[in-house]
Amino acid sequence: MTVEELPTAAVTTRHLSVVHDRETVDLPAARRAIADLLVALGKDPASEHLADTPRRVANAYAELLNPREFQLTTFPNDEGYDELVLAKRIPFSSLCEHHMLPFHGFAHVGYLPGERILGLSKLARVVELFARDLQVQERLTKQVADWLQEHLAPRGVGVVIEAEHLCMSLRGVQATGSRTVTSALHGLVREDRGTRQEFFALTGIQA
Ligand SMILES: Nc1nc2c(ncn2[C@@H]2O[C@H](COP(=O)(O)OP(=O)(O)OP(=O)(O)O)[C@@H](O)[C@H]2O)c(=O)[nH]1
Ligand SMILES: [Zn+2]
Repeated sequence: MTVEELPTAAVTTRHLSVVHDRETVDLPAARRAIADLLVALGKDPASEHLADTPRRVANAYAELLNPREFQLTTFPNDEGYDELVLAKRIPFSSLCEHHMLPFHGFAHVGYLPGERILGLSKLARVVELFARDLQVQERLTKQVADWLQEHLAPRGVGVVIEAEHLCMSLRGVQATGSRTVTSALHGLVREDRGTRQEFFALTGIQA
């Protein structure tokens, strides 16, 4: 029997294309705006050091605001695995939408499988999908949890994000070292007391 003749039931992966409809960055307009900003800040955009800065900054923002697309690869949960799966300390960085300064830290993303399990790297890719945007931490946390609930239909989802906001540490209140912790839970991770406690225990967060 050739590969082509295999019954389709033997194909155990499912690929869903994750298409992102975010608007693309207008690079020439961004370059002009950065040059104007430099002038407004009293800097000389014609100086040798700053001459190429508008291009670099525009490219940097375009990169920071454009997540990579990926395939959501899931597999059948043939063994009936029914305990939590948790990807801990996924590093991420995002831009706070109030100051356009970075906030960065770690995401802990877990789920309680239903009929399908997810390729592990996809838990980190989902974080990146929503982190590469102008964000607030609460929305980022909820978007990751909602997305997994919608696309994977697990029995539960838990997302915890711990982050340092540079707008809070470098400037303003200058609360250096402070971390903001947010969480979003669905299904049994939210409703079942034992599962919820186990999830937070696995993340290392006291709840
Ligand atoms: N809820 C939430 N607030 C955020 C986030 N990132 C930044 N902020 C806050 O957004 C708020 C904006 O408040 P404003 O008073 O308009 O800005 P500001 O004058 O620069 O405030 P200070 O930072 O207190 O100097 C600040 O309190 C920031 O700490 C986030 O992810 N979530
Ligand atoms: Zn901010």
